[in-house]
Amino acid sequence: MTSETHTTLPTRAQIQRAPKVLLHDHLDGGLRPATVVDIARETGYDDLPETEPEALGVWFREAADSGSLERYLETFRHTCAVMQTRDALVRVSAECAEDLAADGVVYAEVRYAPEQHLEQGLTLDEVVEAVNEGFREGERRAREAGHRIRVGALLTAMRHAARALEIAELANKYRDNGVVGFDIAGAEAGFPPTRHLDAFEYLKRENNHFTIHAGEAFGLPSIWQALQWCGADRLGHGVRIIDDIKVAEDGTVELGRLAAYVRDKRVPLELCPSSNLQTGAAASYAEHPIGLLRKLRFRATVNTDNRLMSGTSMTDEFEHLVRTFEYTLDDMQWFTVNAMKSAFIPFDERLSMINDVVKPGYAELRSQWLFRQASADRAVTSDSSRYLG
Ligand SMILES: O=c1[nH]cnc2c1ncn2[C@@H]1O[C@H](CO)[C@@H](O)[C@H]1O
Ligand SMILES: [Zn+2]
Repeated sequence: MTSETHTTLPTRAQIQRAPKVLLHDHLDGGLRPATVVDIARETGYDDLPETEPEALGVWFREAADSGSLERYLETFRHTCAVMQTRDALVRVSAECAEDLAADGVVYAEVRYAPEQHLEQGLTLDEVVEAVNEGFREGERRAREAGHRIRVGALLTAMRHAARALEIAELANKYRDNGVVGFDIAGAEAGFPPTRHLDAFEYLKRENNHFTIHAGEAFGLPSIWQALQWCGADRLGHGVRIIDDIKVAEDGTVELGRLAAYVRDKRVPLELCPSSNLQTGAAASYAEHPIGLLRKLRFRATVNTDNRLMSGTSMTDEFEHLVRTFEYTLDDMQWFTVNAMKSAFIPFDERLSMINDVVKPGYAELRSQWLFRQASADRAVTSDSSRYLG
């Protein structure tokens, strides 16, 4: 019975209740469709492709499902358009924290590019302060609803633009006030991370943290630059590290120098399975490199990237992985501890999240599960399904 218990796959309800940690989620990629519609109406933005929330949600998913990162990114025009006022930014950020908390996320680092929210006169500082205010409000509302979440912001600079140093300075200015690190995002091909070396060197001199979108639409050279030229603490996606791993017919695995470095140095990979399927970085969940990377014990983490464009949540991402790779609660805990270890908040705070929140949460789920298993055994069920309802 014991081995059966340990191999039984978690149900959706368990996945949802399990404490989850999210390191890679875009604020402008996670709006509620109804909020996009509301703010567009309030602010007079009349360029939305659909004005009914459900249809708009479908539109985002389909438009983002293009197989190309560049076309995927075009959909952000509409979300950024409704995130240009203080009130809109506060609202979107508060709802983001609320939605993540309701999904069982206990710690999140949510990123956005301040430079994309200046069209109606806000300053960079005003943007950061509005988002911070929204996150605090969302944390408060989540607490009232019985959920516990902590949200930190990552400030993103757009890689095709030339404001990275300025945004890095902004991240440093707010490092003790809601902002936990820096990132660069946007189209990868043609915009190598070394274009923004000044920003990364500045942050390193300030002992600050940053992640870099690399190894998503473009392969190993981008990962190599992000790590060895720019000094990234984590890789946004990094999924193409798979190109440096050879699996022979007999199952023997050989890591190239870069893949070995990434694994040896425990470089966190912010993997985003559903997003990769949409941009063409992976063909199916079954073929997604996360399966092999987990087996090889890379520092892999599970993330949503853009909940609106992918119609996803942390629960959805884990559910896909559970069904595809037969991951158990132990696997989920492994990914979650990996993520918490890789967060940009101080070490003692990460440790206390792991010991006081993550591990007890999984222990509680396991004990409830054992209890249910024992009751089910007594009732002599004929249900052979491994997905216990
Ligand atoms: O997966 C991705 N790869 C690269 N850039 C992205 C991805 N998702 C979103 N953004 C870009 O990041 C900006 C700030 O949040 C978004 O506006 C979008 O252009
Ligand atoms: Zn991303």
